Amino acid sequence: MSEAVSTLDGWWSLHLLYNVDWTALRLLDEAEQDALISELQAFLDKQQAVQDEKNGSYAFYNITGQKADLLLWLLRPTVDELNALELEFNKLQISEFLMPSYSYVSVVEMSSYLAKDSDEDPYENPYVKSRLYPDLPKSQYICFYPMDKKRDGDDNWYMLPMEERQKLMRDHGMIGRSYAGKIKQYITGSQGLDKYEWGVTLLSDDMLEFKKIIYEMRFDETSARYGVFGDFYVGVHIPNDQLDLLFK
Ligand code: VOV
Repeated sequence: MSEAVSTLDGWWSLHLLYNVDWTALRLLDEAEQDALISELQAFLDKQQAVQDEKNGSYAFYNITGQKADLLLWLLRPTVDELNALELEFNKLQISEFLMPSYSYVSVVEMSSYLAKDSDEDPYENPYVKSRLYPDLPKSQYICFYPMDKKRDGDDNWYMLPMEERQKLMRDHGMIGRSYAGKIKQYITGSQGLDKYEWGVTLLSDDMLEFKKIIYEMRFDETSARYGVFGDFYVGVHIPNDQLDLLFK
């Protein structure tokens, strides 16, 4: 049996994607629309306050294309908190006008493929902490997609010896590092939690960088041979105080 890599696990993660029922929303009068938008803004402002206190993080994006209109990404220390937060969102007035299009449950994850031997508790390391409990920036663009590592005949990631996977992850990391300063990547693990094995969420101020990195990685063995991908969702940031522009 190949050896499983150990992981460091951080905040729980929930990606919620919705389509908006624009026709029904338009039938509300101005005051009703304002009330609904104010309530949503208060909810998002509360998420910002939690993020400022470093007890979680969030992101809110307008998805481009018809697969969804909104992506709300929530991070919390426990799955119970995340679950309660989803219920709270479902009880907002805006939810009456939202049709779920996709959701993804996972945990922020760092694998130990490239970890150096050390006696230090990794959970106390400032760099590791910043990765596991991220303070999500308000980047202009998001790219989110779920993925698997292939288990198909000879192309079976899970049957590769540890040393081989380490080498492949090192090559993967080298490509990733060449996008430092352009893209922030967040890997969330979802084995046993959702259909795919990982969620990949990328943030950038240049949407084209998503295409560049994903294309470049396609030629790297980790993705070329072993990557299996779900749908890609890309979108534009919505500041909390600009919800009017979106909904009215
Ligand atoms: C800025 C881009 C960037 C950078 C720097 C980066 C680096 C790294 C490192 C160093 C490591 C290993 C240690 C860890 O932290 O886990 C990883 C891990 C991982 N990655 Fe990555 N990745 C990036 C970007 C990046 C992208 C664009 C993708 C999607 C692949 C593609 O073809 O679309 C991806 C996938 C993953 C996955 C699924 C894992 C977990 C695999 C596992 O088997 O455990 N990743 N990644």
